Amino acid sequence: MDYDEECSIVLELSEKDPFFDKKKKLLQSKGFSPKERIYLKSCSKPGWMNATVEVLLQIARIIQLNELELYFAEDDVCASVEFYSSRNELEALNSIVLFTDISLSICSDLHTNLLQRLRQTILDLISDFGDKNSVKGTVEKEHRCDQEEGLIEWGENNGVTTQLKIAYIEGAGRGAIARKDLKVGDIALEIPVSIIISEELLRETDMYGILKEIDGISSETILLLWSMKEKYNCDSKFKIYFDTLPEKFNTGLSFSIEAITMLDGTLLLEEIMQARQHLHAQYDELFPVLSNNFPDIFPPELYTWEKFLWACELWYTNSMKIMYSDGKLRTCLIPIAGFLNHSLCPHVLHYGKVDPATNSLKFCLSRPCRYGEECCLSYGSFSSSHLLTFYGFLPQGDNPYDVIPLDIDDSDVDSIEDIPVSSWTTHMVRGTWLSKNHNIFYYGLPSPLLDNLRRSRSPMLRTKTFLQGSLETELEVLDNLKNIFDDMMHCMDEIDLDDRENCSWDENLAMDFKNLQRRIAHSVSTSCQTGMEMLKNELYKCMAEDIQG
Ligand SMILES: C[S@@+](CC[C@H](N)C(=O)[O-])C[C@H]1O[C@@H](n2cnc3c(N)ncnc32)[C@H](O)[C@@H]1O
Repeated sequence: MDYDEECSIVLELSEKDPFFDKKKKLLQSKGFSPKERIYLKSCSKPGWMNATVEVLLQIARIIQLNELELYFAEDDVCASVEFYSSRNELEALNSIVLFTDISLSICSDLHTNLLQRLRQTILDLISDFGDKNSVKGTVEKEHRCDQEEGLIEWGENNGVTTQLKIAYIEGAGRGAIARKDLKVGDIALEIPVSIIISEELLRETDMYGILKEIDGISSETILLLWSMKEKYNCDSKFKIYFDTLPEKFNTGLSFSIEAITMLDGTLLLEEIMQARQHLHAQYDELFPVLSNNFPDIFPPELYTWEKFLWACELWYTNSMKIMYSDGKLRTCLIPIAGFLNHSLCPHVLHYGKVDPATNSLKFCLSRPCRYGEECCLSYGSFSSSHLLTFYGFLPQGDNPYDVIPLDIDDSDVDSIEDIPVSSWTTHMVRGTWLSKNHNIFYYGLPSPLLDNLRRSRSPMLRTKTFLQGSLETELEVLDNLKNIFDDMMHCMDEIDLDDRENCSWDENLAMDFKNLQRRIAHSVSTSCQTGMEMLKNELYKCMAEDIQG
């Protein structure tokens, strides 16, 4: 963003952006260039501020898209995007706040008022967006959190500052709630590096000396093996932290055979089986050899498969990747921050970088969190299958990252001169209810997928036209897609919801996941069906015109 005498803001898509070409194309399809100057001239017309903000936001949204959001971003000029994802919307709005802050720090007094009004408008939008799009956790007041409060007290004695307290949240275990009203930019939690558990901490231990000699062993595995023993160390500096950890994690990795079987017909079944096999193979490589060779350092009773799986789940559910001041990315356990739950509309977007000035990790708010409200992070742009396998929950609300991948052979898509083949190499669908554009040629489905399927049938096809040949190709494409998703639904038999009370935690999760997958497949099939009906109508019109002509 630039700021000049006339009070304009320049939003520029960085050429270093890994998706520069695709984003540039999308910007151009909406009538913007990769470098756009927006004048903030106050004018007499009512609503000029809203109009200016809308333009800023449209550009900022595209700049902030991640790869998956970009795949689904609609390239139709006529389709008005409400927002791409909560993550994207909050990133876009916060990027504008950041730039107005920078502008305010350098601008002349003449423009201060204008910039402050712009800033306040964006802050109001952030607040409204959070209110409309977040699913608020319900605090279970009957649970006490004495042990957790003990950990916070320990933290505060060791330099932690926090505006959060711990409470039980319905359906999510413990979570962190605001002790007072917090606004954008406030630091909800600050953790000094000295209480973060990372590889650095165990360099001096005997265990580290032995493990680092093992060929190809990762820092994560070393930390995992250390935590298996440290959990039982009464003299551990982190005893109070280990004491607050759950005895059982309930992730997809500890699904029973019955629950795994219920996933039949979904890709998750294979994913969970593979992840478990991978962990088992890793365990078998290390044990019982290490316990036999170094029984004092790896006591066999502490290094069982069950305890290994517990530690894997601890690290999958609770670790964070943190960039230290030396530029190294380390996988860490962070006492207290580990109470923060995940949300699709998080309060804290960025927390992964140590502030070198304070040598601490700061959890700053990207949207307000009111007194008593649960304060959430984003663990990442994860699909529900990933969250279920590695974290053991399905997020509430529409997860824009829930996709069904499609195995499409690109080899028969010819590259014709001056018609570049789409640069997307993998294809997918998601619930078509997430799309705003269900018009002919779009059908709520992703354009890169449709383009690929069109090209494989009709390589010369250049535009979406109402010519008979083009419409026939469209019909074939939709018919083919519909068959794929009808077959998929057929393989995922419907689950009877009547007996849920008697189901175990993992069977319930498996059922929820399968129903979600069915819902996505059903929405694609229905959108294809609706699209085919639109196309048939157009084809009849074409034929009628031909006959008349
Ligand atoms: C980093 S811990 C967060 C604290 C955790 N709730 C506890 O009681 O220890 C991550 C775990 O919290 C739970 N969790 C996080 N976000 C959730 C959500 N949105 N819904 C349900 N459970 C969630 C899952 O069990 C996940 O593995």
